[in-house]
Amino acid sequence: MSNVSTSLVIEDLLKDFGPVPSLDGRMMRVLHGISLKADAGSVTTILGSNGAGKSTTLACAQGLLRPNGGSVRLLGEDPYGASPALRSRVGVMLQDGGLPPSLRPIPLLRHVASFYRRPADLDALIERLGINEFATTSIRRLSGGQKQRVALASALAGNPEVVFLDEPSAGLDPQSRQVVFELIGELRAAGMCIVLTTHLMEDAQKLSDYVYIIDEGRNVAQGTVSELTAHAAHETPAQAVTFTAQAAMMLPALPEHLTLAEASPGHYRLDGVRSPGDLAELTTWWTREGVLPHALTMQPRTLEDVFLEIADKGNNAN
Ligand SMILES: Nc1ncnc2c1ncn2[C@@H]1O[C@H](COP(=O)(O)OP(=O)(O)OP(=O)(O)O)[C@@H](O)[C@H]1O
Repeated sequence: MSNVSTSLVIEDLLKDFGPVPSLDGRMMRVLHGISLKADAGSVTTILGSNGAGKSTTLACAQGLLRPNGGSVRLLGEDPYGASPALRSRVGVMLQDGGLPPSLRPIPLLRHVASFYRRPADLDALIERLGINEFATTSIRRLSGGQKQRVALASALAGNPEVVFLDEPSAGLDPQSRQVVFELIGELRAAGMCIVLTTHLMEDAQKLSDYVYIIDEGRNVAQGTVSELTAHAAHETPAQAVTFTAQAAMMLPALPEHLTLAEASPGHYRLDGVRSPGDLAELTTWWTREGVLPHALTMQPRTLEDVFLEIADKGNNAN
């Protein structure tokens, strides 16, 4: 028996909305064949620009929307119109929270937990996410970050096997973000299947076991973070070099594929470095100007670089 079980399988998902008046009353296709998988004990992240189709994909995966084509299997079942038994194994954190505004957080969480057969240790979750600090405030009056924490606790209250998190770290202060990261790490280690979307590339890079990048309702890249950052361009990946030196130096003319800028006084960044010759362009300039940098770092490609390259290609193709 395999040790890894696949909790979610989406194949060739199609979704239309409409009828749309600007399309003469025709339907608008927003998902054009999305496919993805998510395993137990792992974090699977869906990245994409605004309107790429992330939330629609999640809504189909959760059974909230009926696909127009393709298939979704969540814990082995079609989630659309699924049994309460399936729903009790799945947790959902929506982008806008979807929480009842007049309730206070703790009664709400107790109510949510009461629907589940094996709820999470709610007191521990409340403590962990610092919800006691604002326990007497109604949801309506909570700050954005506080609402996020309640929404996350609500998604986890039923101790689900699969949890969908739509932008879980959006609006969180650095301390709460750290707590959420640690919690996600523990849930993954405990075998939960975590499917998330985020616009924060640094978070995606830290959290994800596997990443799907989608654009205009289509899969455009997928892999582990290291696979994506190493191979996305199918060529020697460009790197950046950062260095500190005296501020406000006159920048040299460089070959077109290199971009040099002073990001903040005395902190410079050269993008597009692909060969030792590119570094020589820099050192030639330093030699000419008599500059010896104080510090120099080669920056490996990040998920953000990959994402921006893909978005750029998409824009150029349009
Ligand atoms: N109920 C709906 N009716 C009509 N169009 C919709 C509906 N829901 C979403 N769309 C459209 O479908 C496309 C995909 O939207 P979706 O919310 O899935 O994108 P997203 O990747 O989650 O975006 P964001 O990052 O902005 O949250 C968008 O063009 C959006 O306008």
